[in-house]
Amino acid sequence: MEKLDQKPIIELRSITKRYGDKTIIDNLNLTINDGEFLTILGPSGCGKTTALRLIAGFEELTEGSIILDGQDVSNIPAEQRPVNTVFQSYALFPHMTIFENVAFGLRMQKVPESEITPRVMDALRMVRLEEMAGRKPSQLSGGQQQRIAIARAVVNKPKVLLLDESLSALDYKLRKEMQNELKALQRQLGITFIFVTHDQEEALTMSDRIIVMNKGNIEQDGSPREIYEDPSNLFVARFIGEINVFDATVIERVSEKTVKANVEGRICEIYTDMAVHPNQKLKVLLRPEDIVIEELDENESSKAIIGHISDRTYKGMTLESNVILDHNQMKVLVSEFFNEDDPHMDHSVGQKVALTWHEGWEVVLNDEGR
Ligand SMILES: Nc1ncnc2c1ncn2[C@@H]1O[C@H](COP(=O)(O)OP(=O)(O)OP(=O)(O)O)[C@@H](O)[C@H]1O
Repeated sequence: MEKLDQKPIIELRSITKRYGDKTIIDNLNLTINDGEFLTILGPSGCGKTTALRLIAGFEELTEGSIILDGQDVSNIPAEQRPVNTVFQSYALFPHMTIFENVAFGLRMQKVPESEITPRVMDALRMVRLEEMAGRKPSQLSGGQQQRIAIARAVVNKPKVLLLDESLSALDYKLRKEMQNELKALQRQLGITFIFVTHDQEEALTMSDRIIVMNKGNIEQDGSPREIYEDPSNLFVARFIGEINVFDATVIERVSEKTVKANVEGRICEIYTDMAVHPNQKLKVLLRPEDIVIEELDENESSKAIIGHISDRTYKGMTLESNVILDHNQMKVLVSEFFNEDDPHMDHSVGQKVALTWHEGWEVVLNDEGR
């Protein structure tokens, strides 16, 4: 949903970071709005952490500038920037109580003693751990320690909170819980959160907006839904969840929005406004859950894409089937909501099937995957 007030809090203006002759971030431009939960998502080594460290001021820019709340902070040291970072390792001081850990930053800033207690207790209340104030970090669980690290980072009211793989050390269940808590906390505080992760599911769950990075460049900038349903290229499509990539050949344009094409042997209309010409090669992308599967008798013919089930997996809510296409042995993944009442759902291995999809649910890219 578009927010009414879109005030930029951070502007990365043509930033470049090089180590020696190795370019890590390449002329990157990005505006982050006040109050946004923005996730930088990308594979290991793509430059996410470097981007975050540049914003925090732990690394120096090679070129470009960083504007924070209207001020050029490119040459301002980390401790003077109105941002805080929560790392994957919580780095709490083991010998100090939880209260003292959270109070530490305020004491360093010489905040008057009378203000410290209410502010620390407020921050602890926010992460629902006020009753733990007197304990030492070792007496807390991993998830509780991570919440303390967050309380410590928000206690001095930064304009921006940077979170670097902050949930990666937690086990699956706790991680899920913390994802919800973190998002709720961000709403409550109204602070801009910039979250770095390589976990696409985490990014989709938590963010208002996702930046997908690859090799120091932005591949796509959009809402979780746009990134998932309308990936702008093959890299993003493959990085975010499972997707089937079908080869297609243009027959002719039918209307402004539709093109008649041969998709893996199926003559059908696909939705694209791309400029195309007959015989042009395209790629048609479909998520496993967007494919419709229908069982056929072995001697039955069909205008759909034809294949045979090679295996299937029961996933609780869904049934996942692999289909090997008859004409080129390509493996296609199909996911259906499980329906106990449908005798034709639990496809047996070797079953002949026809594959189609809901009109318009496909993503069409050119032959280069763009
Ligand atoms: N101080 C440094 N000197 C030289 N190269 C570096 C330095 N810091 C990072 N790099 C390189 O920069 C690239 C990007 O690193 P970065 O940590 O930003 O990636 P990332 O996307 O956060 O990956 P990960 O998820 O694995 O942390 C990597 O190839 C890394 O080796």
